[in-house]
Amino acid sequence: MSEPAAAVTPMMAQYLEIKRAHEGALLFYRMGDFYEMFFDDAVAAAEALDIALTKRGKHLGEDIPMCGVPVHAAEGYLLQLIRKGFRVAIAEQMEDPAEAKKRGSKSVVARDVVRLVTPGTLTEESLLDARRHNFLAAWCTVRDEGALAWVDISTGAFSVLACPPARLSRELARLSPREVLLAEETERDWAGVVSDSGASATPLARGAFDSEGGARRLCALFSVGSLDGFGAFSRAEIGAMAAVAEYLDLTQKGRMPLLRPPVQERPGGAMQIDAATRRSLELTAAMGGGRAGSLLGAIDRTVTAAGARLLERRLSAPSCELETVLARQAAVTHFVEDRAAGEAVRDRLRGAHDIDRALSRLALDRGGPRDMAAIRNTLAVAENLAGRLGGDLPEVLARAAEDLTGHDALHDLLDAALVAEPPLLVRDGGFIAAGHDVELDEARQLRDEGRSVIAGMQAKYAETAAVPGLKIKHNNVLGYFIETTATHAEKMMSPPLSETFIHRQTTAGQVRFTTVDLSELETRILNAGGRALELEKRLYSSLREAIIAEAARLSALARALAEIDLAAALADLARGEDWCRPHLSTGRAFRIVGGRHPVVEQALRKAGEPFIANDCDLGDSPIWLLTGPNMAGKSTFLRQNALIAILAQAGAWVPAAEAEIGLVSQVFSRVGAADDLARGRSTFMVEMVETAAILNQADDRALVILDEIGRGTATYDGLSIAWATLEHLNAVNRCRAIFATHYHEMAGLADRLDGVANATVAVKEWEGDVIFLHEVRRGTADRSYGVQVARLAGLPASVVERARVVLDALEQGEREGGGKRETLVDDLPLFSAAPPPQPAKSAPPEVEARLREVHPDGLTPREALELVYELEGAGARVREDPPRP
Ligand SMILES: Nc1ncnc2c1ncn2[C@@H]1O[C@H](COP(=O)(O)OP(=O)(O)OP(=O)(O)O)[C@@H](O)[C@H]1O
Repeated sequence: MSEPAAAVTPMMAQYLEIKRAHEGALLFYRMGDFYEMFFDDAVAAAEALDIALTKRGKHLGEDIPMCGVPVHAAEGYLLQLIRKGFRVAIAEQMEDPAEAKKRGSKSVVARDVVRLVTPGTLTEESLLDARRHNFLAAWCTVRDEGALAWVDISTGAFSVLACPPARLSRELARLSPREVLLAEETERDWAGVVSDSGASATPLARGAFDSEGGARRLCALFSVGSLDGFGAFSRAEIGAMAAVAEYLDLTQKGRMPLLRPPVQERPGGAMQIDAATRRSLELTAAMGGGRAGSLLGAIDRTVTAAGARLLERRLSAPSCELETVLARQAAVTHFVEDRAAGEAVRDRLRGAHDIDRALSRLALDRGGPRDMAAIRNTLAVAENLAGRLGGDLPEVLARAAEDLTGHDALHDLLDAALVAEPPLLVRDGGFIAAGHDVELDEARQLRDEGRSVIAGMQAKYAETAAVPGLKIKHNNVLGYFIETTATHAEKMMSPPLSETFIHRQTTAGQVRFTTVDLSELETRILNAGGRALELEKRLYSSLREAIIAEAARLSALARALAEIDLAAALADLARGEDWCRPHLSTGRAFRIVGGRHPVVEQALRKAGEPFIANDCDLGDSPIWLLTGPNMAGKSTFLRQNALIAILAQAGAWVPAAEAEIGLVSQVFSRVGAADDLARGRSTFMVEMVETAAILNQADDRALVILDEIGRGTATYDGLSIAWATLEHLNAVNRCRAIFATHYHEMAGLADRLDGVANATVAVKEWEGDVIFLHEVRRGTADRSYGVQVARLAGLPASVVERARVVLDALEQGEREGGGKRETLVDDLPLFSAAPPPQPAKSAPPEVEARLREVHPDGLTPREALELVYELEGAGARVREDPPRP
């Protein structure tokens, strides 16, 4: 018989109430050692996690779907769910089930959501990528003004930037946040931009973005009377920061992470690089996704996670401020010149931990003894490092060195308090070192000595009872007990022994007893163990407080370590890869001697092949028009010059023999495009949208690289677009640019336009084959060698042969058809040429004979039609059975 439809158990009622308050999230409902999910949550989670879906009871007459994950393995499941775009509310038991029982047998254990886990608010080591930031951002608009605030709660870094709406997508591409908060009413306007950046969009009530209430909330958060000390913020900036604070409060359920005071980024302080350019240059992620194969992957030699995150930040946002870049460069140069110092520093840094993240976990009370040990060990590393860093240091390193020292008190405290390798969790105990706390030592002694006291007691009782085989044992049901074989039962249970030994249990072959002394000792042992753990927890809390009190200085220390690591890592790279220190200026120079592409060079090295270094000088002619055969290395050359500019302004040395670069404000790269089918754009459309962005935005400090603009459409259209684009770059944008094309006809532009020079990638022809020299020279290419490349690619020999014949004919046609370069737009090779010669064909002999007999003037229309049919029939017979050549 099924339950009445209206029966809702008290537990289900509680579940449904909690669930109602957290609609958008999966609810992990704690039941003993499991987090259970019910109803639709269970169905979704079972599918996402590939775990069994079961049933538990009925609700409104229907089975309740259920699935669960064990608490001890919950982190792994959480990670999978977050990666798949879920948000998870964690409801814990807020009291001991025994407490609930006291209220009556039907009462339900109190439960509440203690945390909302979302992509942007992760802190657990296992849920985060150590070498990447995990940003939560908020986008706020007030009339036409916009602002973006972002925080990494795993490190506490908090920033804000005034950002016109048109720049939002570029900034999101730079930061690649995991989650972006949007005001509910404007969500529809921005959700597309947010999801394009790969982040998930989270709507928040408009009130969360309110600047007045927000300012108050932020003042309270940072314990200041006014935000002026952090900067002069616009309403949009305050709104964005306030939304971040509100959301943290909401998801962390009032437990605020340690946020550093907000840093206001200056618009224009960083090189602007849009999403398409980042993708095409593979700055921090390769085309296929992932770090491997990207510039970041190829140059990251940092030895700490924080150093790696700093490198990613610098590469994502190279500076446009000469002073800043030069200061960072000087730090790298210091270690290039003093190799021993660089190596010593790197050696020491290998022992440092990720104290930013440890600190943040401790602040949220999600940390453990190991996080404390990480801080202790890192303080020791810092002290040691400071000793090695002495001497005359460039400014960036000198400032960092100052932050390394002065942590003696905290270090000594942690060093004395913690064992060398503490356990992960507080509840396991055993992390406070012996000798740190007298009370704890006593409790532990009692707990541990219990065992030897028991051994003494056993000997004493064996003697008293005259039973040599008497043992004191322990199990979970009886606790400590005395055991003899059943043969001694009678003696033990009769006076005088029965006055001391109290019978507890008889089993098949044994009898078990206790004594007053044994029970007392047991209580003391148990109490001592519990007390030791209690004392450890109390000591843990006070250590945690001591650490939090030092949070600001520890954050500064973490930043200093990352800065030193990055400088030493870039120096190691510069030396190891033979890079040079670029000369930077505020001018418009761009002179690279012997430039290389770091990623391609590494790949070729693995294959045992050399990379050919190439020069580029955009000084006199800011635009280079690069022609050259397929596969010659045009794209590589284009990209390498953009990468060199980015590396230089990130403060690094660069892969070249010499480099002189006037600061670049924006880098644009359009190299190859893919369909964007999701948004209904064809390859050509994507290419044109990206080209439009460049032509509309590039200023005279921009560096633009364009590869084969216009190839996605008919030749005339493509050439015309490429032509007009180049003219626009030269006349209107007036930027520095390298423009690669297969339209050799465009080479004539260099003669007509000031500021445009021709360059080509050289090849050698040898016995009909093409040999790639990968050398960029001034001048133009005469042909594309596409057919030769096609042969190398393995096109069937017959196709290659045929293509060669067609090409010869086309080229001959072009030569005969005029060959005047000036009129090239009217005279393109593919279409002005004569059609490819067909093998001479004559009509079949029967047809010819029949035609000779015909007198056209004497035919009636009907006869003429019949003749056409007749001739057609003869032709068809011949086509079906062609004569052999
Ligand atoms: N400077 C170089 N030294 C050595 N090898 C190089 C160099 N530049 C490119 N290569 C090699 O040539 C290959 C093709 O380079 P790239 O893709 O840059 O050619 P491309 O001219 O742009 O070709 P396409 O016009 O077909 O797109 C690279 O994968 C690399 O292996």
